[in-house]
Amino acid sequence: MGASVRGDRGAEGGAGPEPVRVPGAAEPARWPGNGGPRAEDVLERAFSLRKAHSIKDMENTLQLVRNIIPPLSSTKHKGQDGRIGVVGGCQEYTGAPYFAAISALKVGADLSHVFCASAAAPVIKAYSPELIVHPVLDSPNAVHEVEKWLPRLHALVVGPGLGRDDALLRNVQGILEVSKARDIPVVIDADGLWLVAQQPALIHGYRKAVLTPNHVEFSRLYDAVLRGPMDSDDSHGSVLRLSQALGNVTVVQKGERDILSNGQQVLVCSQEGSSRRCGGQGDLLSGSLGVLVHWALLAGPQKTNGSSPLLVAAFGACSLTRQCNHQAFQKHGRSTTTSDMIAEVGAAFSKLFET
Ligand SMILES: NC(=O)C1=CN([C@@H]2O[C@H](COP(=O)(O)OP(=O)(O)OC[C@H]3O[C@@H](n4cnc5c(N)ncnc54)[C@H](O)[C@@H]3O)[C@@H](O)[C@H]2O)[C@@H](O)CC1
Ligand SMILES: Nc1ncnc2c1ncn2[C@@H]1O[C@H](COP(=O)(O)OP(=O)(O)OP(=O)(O)O)[C@@H](O)[C@H]1O
Ligand SMILES: [Mg+2]
Repeated sequence: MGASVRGDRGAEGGAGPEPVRVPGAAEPARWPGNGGPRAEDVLERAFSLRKAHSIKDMENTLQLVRNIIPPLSSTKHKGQDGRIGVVGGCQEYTGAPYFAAISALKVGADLSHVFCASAAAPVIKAYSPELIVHPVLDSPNAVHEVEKWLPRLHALVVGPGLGRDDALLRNVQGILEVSKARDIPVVIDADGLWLVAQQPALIHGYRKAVLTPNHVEFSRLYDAVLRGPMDSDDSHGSVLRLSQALGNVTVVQKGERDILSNGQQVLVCSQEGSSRRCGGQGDLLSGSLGVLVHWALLAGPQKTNGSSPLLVAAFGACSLTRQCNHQAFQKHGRSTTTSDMIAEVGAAFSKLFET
């Protein structure tokens, strides 16, 4: 396996990994003009202190993920280990919200809701009796219909299969606003990222947001927020800068290696996957992350050894998705689909986190 943390003491060890940090900063790094350290300085220090990838780095980070996983216990009631909402699903796309919502359940959430357009609801319900499906997203009362569930939800995953219909996107904008007002953690993926690229202010500075762009979504966001093309030779710097420019929201750039940053730390996940790139793998990642974000925030930074709980959660979701891909590919080769990966969630989770 090849997951790694870029850091200054990771190879020597210690209780946990040493992710890249702003020197001496208690406050998050700020972008030039805000009076904080310059991104270039953060990067320079990060790279000058960088050690070779090591198995110990990977192990240390996976251990932090293990620390946030709530124990199974006969004294708990239904709902305690996570009630997750997925906002997405329209006439064209019904698979994506299904993949995200079922992945949340398979990772260990107790209840998984989908808030989708009315045309998508019967289809998603027919895929699975385990999901609670609300056909509300194209209703004139969509924001209210979702808001009334928010007190019962621990996290939202916004965007899988949402599409780009203006009326739906306006409703999702309202849903994001009320979710922020209630301090609900949000994972934003797929067409949710399209919306954020149009209106970065929607999530700017919201510390409970995690964005999970693929290559194209990342470039679009970077262009929109930093008003210029990213430097494709400096992916670490690009992810760090985008996070900082968005007010330190956590950004996960998916790809051959996943690069994660909250504007202060940069983590790299290169857990072995496979070369099979069927659609829907990102939905598995965002749904899993919904649960892990909830667990990580509940556990708090003492369980993550001072590292950002959201970064640890994101590292967990990336590792898990890639491990599912690896295991499914071993069995199915080129015919591997995301459903085959979802069937591996339990075994992959045990292998990575319950050793
Ligand atoms: N079964 C389903 O219902 C699925 C629906 N999906 C939904 O489809 C909608 C559009 O998502 P897209 O991801 O296609 O986004 P975009 O519509 O922004 O398209 C991105 C395009 O870039 C290409 N691309 C992806 N990674 C690339 C890379 N590394 N280098 C170069 N090109 C790359 C893709 O093939 C795609 O055509 C979203 O709502 C998404 O959730 C996807 O999640 C896949 C599964
Ligand atoms: N070249 C690659 N090699 C290995 N793993 C990859 C590669 N590209 C992406 N992945 C992994 O696949 C998963 C999904 O990433 P991807 O870029 O396909 O997302 P996506 O385009 O949003 O997917 P979706 O089809 O669900 O929308 C992530 O876990 C990522 O680490
Ligand atoms: Mg996607």
